[in-house]
Amino acid sequence: MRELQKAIVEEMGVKPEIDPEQEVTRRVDFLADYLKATGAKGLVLGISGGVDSSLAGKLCQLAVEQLRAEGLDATFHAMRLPHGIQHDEDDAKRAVEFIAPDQTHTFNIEKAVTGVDVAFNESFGRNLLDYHRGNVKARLRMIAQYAVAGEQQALVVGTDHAAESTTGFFTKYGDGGADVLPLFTLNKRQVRVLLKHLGADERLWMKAPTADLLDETPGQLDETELGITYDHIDDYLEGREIPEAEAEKLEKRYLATRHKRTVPVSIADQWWRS
Ligand SMILES: Nc1ncnc2c1ncn2[C@@H]1O[C@H](COP(=O)(O)OP(=O)(O)OC[C@H]2O[C@@H]([n+]3cccc(C(=O)O)c3)[C@H](O)[C@@H]2O)[C@@H](O)[C@H]1O
Ligand SMILES: Nc1ncnc2c1ncn2[C@@H]1O[C@H](COP(=O)(O)OP(=O)(O)OP(=O)(O)O)[C@@H](O)[C@H]1O
Ligand SMILES: [Mg+2]
Repeated sequence: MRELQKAIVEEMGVKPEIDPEQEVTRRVDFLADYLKATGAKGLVLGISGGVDSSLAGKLCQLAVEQLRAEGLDATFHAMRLPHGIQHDEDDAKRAVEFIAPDQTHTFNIEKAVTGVDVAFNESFGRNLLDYHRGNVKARLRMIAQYAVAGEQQALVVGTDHAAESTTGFFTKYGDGGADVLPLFTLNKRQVRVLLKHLGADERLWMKAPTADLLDETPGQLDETELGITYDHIDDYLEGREIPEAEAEKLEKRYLATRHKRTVPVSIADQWWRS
């Protein structure tokens, strides 16, 4: 293994082989135990119709059901957070049907995104670039989830996993802003394996990942923007050899996004100097 690869695999905690049942159990137990320890009354998560939130949502629902079976008060709040009309609306509905959450709330973030864009225009005399408006969408989804979590005394669940974390492929304080991360240590193919294991429709566990943040290119595939395939990222995280050029691209992204995987840099920190 490459020297940096060893350090990344260790930091991300990815196992080259997993037992799906065991992985589901320990993640559901983690959510349930954490809820018990904090005294929070439930979990909140945006359901997009993508692979990650379909799995995380199911784990949330199983965790609150487990707590209720013990006589505790716990509710899962699934949130549909479309920007206008979601082009893959069918998949979002399919995911909600699969998860069967206690409650589903729909918040359309379009007006809030437009509000930010209007204020930006008043200040800068032009609209936000599509790419930056995309990050505003991700951050407004975070705000919507925290608004509900505050009202319901619940915690916000994030879907960050090893493949996204390594590449920094998330919006800082957007989808990266959450209280608990039940998918951490899984790579992308392992997320799919767990989702399939839990009985999701093939359309959900096979779905091609998209951040879907751009108005100009709706449904743009993550792999198009990343310039690296998830298969290569997953192989790398399982300790396998991947083509040199791909490993270099991945490591460059890992190093450039270090600031996203930590609390804000303070005057006492030194890690950023290396
Ligand atoms: N060295 C440094 N130390 C401390 N802070 C630093 C920094 N460099 C930038 N920053 C800060 O970070 C900001 C840039 O980070 P950020 O705002 O996240 O922006 P950025 O990384 O440019 O964009 C987010 C990326 O994640 C992708 N994404 C987002 C959301 C969901 C998904 C998905 O897979 O579904 C993917 C999205 O497509 C895009 O490629 C800068 O504006 C600056 O404020
Ligand atoms: N349209 C949406 N509705 C509700 N939540 C969303 C939406 N888009 C993004 N999110 C939230 O942001 C998270 C990050 O998006 P991301 O695309 O990484 O995950 P995903 O859509 O669940 O899976 P995939 O990566 O396979 O597309 C989602 O898991 C979800 O919680
Ligand atoms: Mg997605």
